[in-house]
Amino acid sequence: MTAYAKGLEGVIANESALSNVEGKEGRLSYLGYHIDDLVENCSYEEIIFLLHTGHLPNQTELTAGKKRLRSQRNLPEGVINFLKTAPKGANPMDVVRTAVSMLGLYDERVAIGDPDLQKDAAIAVSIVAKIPVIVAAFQRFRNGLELPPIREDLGEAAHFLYLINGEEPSEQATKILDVALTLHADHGMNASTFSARVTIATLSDMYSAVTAAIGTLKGPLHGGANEGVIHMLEEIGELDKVDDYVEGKLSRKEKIMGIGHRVYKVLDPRAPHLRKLAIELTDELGEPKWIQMSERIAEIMRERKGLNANVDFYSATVYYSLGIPTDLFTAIFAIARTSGWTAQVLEQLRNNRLYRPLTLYTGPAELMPVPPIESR
Ligand SMILES: CC(=O)SCCNC(=O)CCNC(=O)[C@H](O)C(C)(C)COP(=O)(O)OP(=O)(O)OC[C@H]1O[C@@H](n2cnc3c(N)ncnc32)[C@H](O)[C@@H]1OP(=O)(O)O
Ligand SMILES: O=C([O-])CC(=O)C(=O)O
Repeated sequence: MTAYAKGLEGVIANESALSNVEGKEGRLSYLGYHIDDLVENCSYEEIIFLLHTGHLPNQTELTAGKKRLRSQRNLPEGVINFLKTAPKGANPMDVVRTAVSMLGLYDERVAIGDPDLQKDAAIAVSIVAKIPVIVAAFQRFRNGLELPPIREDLGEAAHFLYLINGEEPSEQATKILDVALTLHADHGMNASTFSARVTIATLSDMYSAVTAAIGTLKGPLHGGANEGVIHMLEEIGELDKVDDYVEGKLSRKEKIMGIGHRVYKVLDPRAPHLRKLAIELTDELGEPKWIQMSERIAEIMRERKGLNANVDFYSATVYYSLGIPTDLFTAIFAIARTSGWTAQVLEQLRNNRLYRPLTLYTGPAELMPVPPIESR
């Protein structure tokens, strides 16, 4: 049998200058800047600018970039109506996927065919600005609440927390969410980004590409794992039950959520940032149980399988400690990754070629005559 790369493992599918995922070293950088340095010195709004334009903004550019972004937060009436009438029990990722797709219906700039990079860059900013509002609006409406008035004086993290809670967040909560958004912004040819690039490479449109990416991120082997982590911790319940739980999962060959990575063979470089925040927050809340259970799970998985925590492992406890409902975790991942998806779509359009790999055919070797229906 011809060899092939199952799951495209190790296959280089395209070129990108946006993020560098160094699996052996456990290092991640955006446009040549180490994420540790970016987390220390930049806001998420600077990261959006960096990904969309290729350089870090100076003060004038940042002011203009923020203004552009914040002026795009209002949703079309049709999308608001959808969010008000969507089933209250719907998965927020399904709601966000549908709402982003709907945004395309209300944007007259969308045209399939030759790319217009200036137009697509403007659409990219618009989707990045609107997606947090979509998530927050659904959260408010499903709880029978109004969406607070959209504001332009708050940054991305603060504005999202203000919308879901109906009051301005603390500086600490804002900073923590800002760091989380920065860490999730882009990550090489991960599955959802690949979906976005495959979609735009047919010269479809930005909304279709982001819609495809959201559907891909939703799965528990990708962004959906952050919600799976909390469900797992709740199911385990107590620190002294961790060992039996993990051993049981391993013996049944089931996956532990938030552990393992296709590219990182050492610790995911985003995990230590989120781990530190999770420790601080759970300490403050007087609920160290969550992080203690997580630490023990990570230890067992390192020892038993040589596998490490990924970005979803500790982000779950961070969001949980911020009081964010568990079923919004993956949607928050989508909010952050939209900056990366849209930047990757623009990059794909600048040097486009259709993705069209081959399949290893495993059906009948010989052609067969089609039998009449009564003898099948
Ligand atoms: C933002 C992100 O997308 S980060 C990833 C989020 N996803 C998760 O946390 C879900 C749990 N993790 C996983 O399912 C995997 O580690 C993935 C999907 C992330 C990477 O998968 P792949 O590179 O395809 O590895 P694959 O699933 O083939 O696993 C290889 C081996 O490691 C084991 N393994 C990998 N991850 C785990 C895990 N989390 N728990 C238990 N075993 C695991 C597999 O069972 C397999 O073992 P075997 O060789 O004995 O059969
Ligand atoms: O790169 C991947 O395969 C998954 C991941 O960590 C991400 O998308 O952030």
